[in-house]
Amino acid sequence: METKEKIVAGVAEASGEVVIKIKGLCKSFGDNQVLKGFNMELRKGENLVVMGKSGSGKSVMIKCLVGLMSPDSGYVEVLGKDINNLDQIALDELRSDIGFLFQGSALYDSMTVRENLEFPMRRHRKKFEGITDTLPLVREALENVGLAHTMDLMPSELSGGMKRRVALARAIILKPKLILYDEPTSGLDPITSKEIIELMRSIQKKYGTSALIITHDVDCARVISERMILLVDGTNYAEGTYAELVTSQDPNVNAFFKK
Ligand SMILES: Nc1ncnc2c1ncn2[C@@H]1O[C@H](COP(=O)(O)OP(=O)(O)OP(=O)(O)O)[C@@H](O)[C@H]1O
Repeated sequence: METKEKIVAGVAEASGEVVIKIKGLCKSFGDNQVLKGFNMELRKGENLVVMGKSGSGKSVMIKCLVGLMSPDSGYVEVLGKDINNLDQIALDELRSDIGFLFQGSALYDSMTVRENLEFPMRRHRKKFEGITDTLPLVREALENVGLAHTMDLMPSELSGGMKRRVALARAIILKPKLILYDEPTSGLDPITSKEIIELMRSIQKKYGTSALIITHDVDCARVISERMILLVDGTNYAEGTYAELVTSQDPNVNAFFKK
């Protein structure tokens, strides 16, 4: 018997342009049905947090979102484009409007901070056509995260928190319309996590970017999210604001908020 409670508790109808639309997303690996009809909508300027326990399919969902994995069925639209009907060139162009912040920062160890930031600019040359001097853009991105003085340092000379900030600067150098954050605070101490969350907020304010944030960090979700989706058993188990979900009587929802 279906016992799951769907909570779509009084979420204020977000208005404006839809930046991500996922409908009925299904993905299996052999007998392992990971996503079983997942739905999601992210609106312009919104911060949406998706929480799900380890192995629940968050990374699979992100991979389907950026065309790194094909769904078995379902519709995925990003910035108005149907992902499953794009050729490689169109997909690359779309990705130039998306910033990524991966778990663990993922900086290139053999490159300086500046070279790390220039890397996505080289990859998406078309977006930067006519720009011969990359320095002002690198400086601006680093200033946004308070690290302009680290431009010529190597990643090994940075602390974990600094690396995460540089990774954030690299995510915003493309002036993306959308940022995908995968566990942005993982492995950081509480104070550094707070700094990263504050930077995420200030970037959203400054550039009006929309953000999809995958996190286990309840404090991060509380501070950053306008809306949350709890992914359980391959589908949207619960959806609402932090305040709505944290006071839910559903034990499966409560489990997410226990520290
Ligand atoms: N390429 C693949 N081939 C086979 N199985 C896969 C593949 N990618 C993911 N899976 C399976 O899909 C399930 C969901 O994995 P996924 O990485 O999306 O979880 P997650 O929610 O991101 O977990 P975590 O929070 O630990 O990062 C897991 O059971 C995983 O083994």
